[in-house]
Amino acid sequence: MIELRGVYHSYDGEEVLRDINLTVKEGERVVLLGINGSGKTTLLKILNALILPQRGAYTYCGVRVDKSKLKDRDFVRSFRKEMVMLFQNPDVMLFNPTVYDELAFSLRQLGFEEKQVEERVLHWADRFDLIEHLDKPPFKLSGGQKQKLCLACLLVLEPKILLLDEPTANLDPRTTGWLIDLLYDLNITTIVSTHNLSLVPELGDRLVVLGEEHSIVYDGKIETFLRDEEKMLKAGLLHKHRHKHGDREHAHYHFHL
Ligand SMILES: Nc1ncnc2c1ncn2[C@@H]1O[C@H](COP(=O)(O)OP(=O)(O)OP(=O)(O)O)[C@@H](O)[C@H]1O
Repeated sequence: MIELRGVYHSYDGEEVLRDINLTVKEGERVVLLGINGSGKTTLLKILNALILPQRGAYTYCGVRVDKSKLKDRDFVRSFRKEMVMLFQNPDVMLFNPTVYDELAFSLRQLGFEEKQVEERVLHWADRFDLIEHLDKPPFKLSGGQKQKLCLACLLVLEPKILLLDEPTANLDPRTTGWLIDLLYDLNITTIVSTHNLSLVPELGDRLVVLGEEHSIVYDGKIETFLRDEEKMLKAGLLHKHRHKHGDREHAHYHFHL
């Protein structure tokens, strides 16, 4: 479904992705883990064709995604419907006068009939506890409600692939639990980025780790990685700290949330 081969990307001459090789099959639930600045968002943006890799190839369902393909209106239309991305900051995604219009926006853009728009909007608003907020302007929602609204705006399209960039960053523990359950119940391919090690086992089945050198340092089973201190250290996800217990000092590894 998704294939990256030898992908590199840099900003202002500074490499943020190096030799990325990644294949994702339909139905997989991938967690993308890496410390701040390791390149997770950039990788998701490449997958969502918001930026093109400077070197290497991106293939989606057998089609090479490049500059000329992104000028093909039919391809772009179906690609944007099939693959959607939830950004880290919900405010960049919300611009309509009401929550209802926000949910309806992309369906209207894609030419759905108003009756079908209403059906889908009400279905997802109900599933996301947004019914009572439908007439409000989105900026009046709380951070967590905005995040829910952004996600609902994507799911109204009934996409095949959902990319989520640090989706739990603004959520309290209860809403985080709600999101984990939702992702589990959704029967679609998901790629979720996080730097939160403790949430990794909840967010997917396969782990891809971007290391400090901006390349993939691990791709495989989640439990195997979480038992491998050396690999976690190499990815910058573990730190050694000294502690005092009375007069005695000792050191052990920690990970940070
Ligand atoms: N538009 C941009 N212009 C210049 N530099 C950028 C741009 N976007 C990201 N960067 C830089 O690229 C590097 C990787 O950023 P990216 O956002 O992909 O990492 P990340 O792993 O998602 O980080 P975080 O966990 O902090 O969100 C960082 O050093 C960042 O400052």
